[in-house]
Amino acid sequence: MNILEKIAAHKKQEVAISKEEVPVESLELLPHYHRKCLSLRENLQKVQPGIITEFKRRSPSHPEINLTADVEKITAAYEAAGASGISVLTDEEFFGGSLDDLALARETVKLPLLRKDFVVDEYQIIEAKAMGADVILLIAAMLKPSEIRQFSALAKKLGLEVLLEVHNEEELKNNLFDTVDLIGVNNRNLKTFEVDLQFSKDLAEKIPGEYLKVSESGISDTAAIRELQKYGFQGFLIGGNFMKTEDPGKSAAEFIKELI
Ligand SMILES: O=P(O)(O)OC[C@@H](O)[C@@H](O)c1c[nH]c2ccccc12
Repeated sequence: MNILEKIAAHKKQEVAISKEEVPVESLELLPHYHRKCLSLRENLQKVQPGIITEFKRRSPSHPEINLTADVEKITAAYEAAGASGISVLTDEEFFGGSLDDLALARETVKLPLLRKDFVVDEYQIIEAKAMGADVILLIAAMLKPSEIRQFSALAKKLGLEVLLEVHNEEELKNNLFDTVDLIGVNNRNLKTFEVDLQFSKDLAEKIPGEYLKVSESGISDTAAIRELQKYGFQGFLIGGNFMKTEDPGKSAAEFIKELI
């Protein structure tokens, strides 16, 4: 089993337990479930380049990024730094995140929030809305096109935006549904952890113009952004480069100041 298969198997077990503990009917009673979502897409179009800062404590490839990071402090600083949106890891087992982190981020900032997790079931999309997210991630490497179609349609129905994550041309071509808003090219191969910005450059011209292009992972300097902008990327998802420093908010502020 590769890491993605391991994560998917674990996620299915987790979701089965969550459904028992907090049924959909209970999620639908939570106040955020009825809130109007913010648009990450619009925010990324307003400020160029648009930076999506990520709150991430650890990952399978980097087990100790920032284990004691405080979500309120860092998301508040990300907002002040001029981020266009914030990605919050909610996977506990492999990334050390939680839904509580997402809920706390929601109480702290007014920016669009991406629930960063591994969606394998419609339940998680309803949960994302109920916990205050504005955007969900769908990872083409772990879902069938029929699932991407179904999950993205549900997200739209709930008013959420959909960021489709692809890593190669086949994943892209099979999933160009009109219920997808943003397409993210992950520069990290989630099966091997290899990172190369060339993945973004190679796929850029194959992404139809109606989708906002996001480049994800492995971005560590502003020169990379300048380069990727030439290929039409408008959004840049950056986690480790900020989170690994002592003051992620300050690092993000300096980075964004250099760009705008
Ligand atoms: O920390 P980085 O290299 O800047 O990467 C951020 C983000 O792109 C990465 O965390 C990510 C991209 N796609 C994912 C899917 C699941 C979990 C995490 C991710």
